[in-house]
Amino acid sequence: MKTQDMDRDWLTTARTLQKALPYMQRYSGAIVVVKFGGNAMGGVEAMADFARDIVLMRQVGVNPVVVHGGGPMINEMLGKLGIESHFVNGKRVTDQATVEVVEMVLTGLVNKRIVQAIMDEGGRAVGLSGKDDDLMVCEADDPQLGFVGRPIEMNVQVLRDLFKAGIIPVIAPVATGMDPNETFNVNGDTAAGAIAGALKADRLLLLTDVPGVKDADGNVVTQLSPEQVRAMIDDGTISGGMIPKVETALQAVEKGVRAAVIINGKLPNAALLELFTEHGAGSIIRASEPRVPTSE
Ligand SMILES: Nc1ncnc2c1ncn2[C@@H]1O[C@H](COP(=O)(O)OP(=O)(O)O)[C@@H](O)[C@H]1O
Ligand SMILES: CC(=O)N[C@@H](CCC(=O)OP(=O)(O)O)C(=O)O
Repeated sequence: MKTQDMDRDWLTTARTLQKALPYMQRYSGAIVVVKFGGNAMGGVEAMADFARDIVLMRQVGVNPVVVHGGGPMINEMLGKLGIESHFVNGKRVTDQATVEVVEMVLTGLVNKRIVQAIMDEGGRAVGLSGKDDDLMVCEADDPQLGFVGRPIEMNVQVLRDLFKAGIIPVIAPVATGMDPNETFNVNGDTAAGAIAGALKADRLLLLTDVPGVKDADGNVVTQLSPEQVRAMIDDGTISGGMIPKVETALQAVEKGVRAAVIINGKLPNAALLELFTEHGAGSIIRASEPRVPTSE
């Protein structure tokens, strides 16, 4: 590279940092809940990239909370064990044998992989599930789904304690019930929404493997009202795993989360693009807030 080109490169970096200033100021002290879906996780490099974004958020004063999924990893383990499983409206029908595998895979393998990736990037992370400190207490969502939980009580003080210590919480969507020894499998999106709602988070970012919510022609809809979302579920434009995602986004906004955004976690730096640039990304569902902070 010529010296002149190199200078131009560094100048661009400096300019980019400067442009991010109003966004960094806006999100300083903010709580941002990031749902990291199993389909968005990809390989080692994608995981490291995600972890770097989360550490950077923390570095500039944001309080990130990671809530993860791991559906594909659960499928793989169930396959190895010869346990069949199927989904109803994006939620896994969960019997006793399945819930044990879900807990092992999510709170063990997946949770620790994310914690390790954040530590490797120089952050501090602690992994927990909905069972820890009774963070998320559930009841059965629907009898036909078995041990699938619907959060009914949230105790988020432990998360605030971790924020104070500069520690990033990484949460597996497995929860306790009202009865002793009860374990529930919670859809990752549902768990992220419940946690964001209880914390009254500034943003809920739902990272998945598509660039946003698509209309019937396959185009991403950048802004969605609750009415539009409901109509798209009713006419089948939104289906499968996208249903719990948009329902979560709606409920979170109703509970006081300022905005929920569905973005492509496979896109490098997706979360940074959404939080710290004018560009934004994906589909945003919100109460009543303009997207660009400089126009506020
Ligand atoms: N209208 C829609 N727009 C975008 N994706 C949709 C839509 N309807 C259904 N989907 C499906 O939802 C999937 C995302 O949900 P899911 O597989 O559960 O993701 P994750 O594992 O990230 O939580 C997409 O890959 C897509 O196949
Ligand atoms: C009840 C239910 O469906 N739980 C999910 C939990 C994991 C999850 O949500 O993973 P993704 O975000 O990768 O889809 C499951 O068993 O697959």
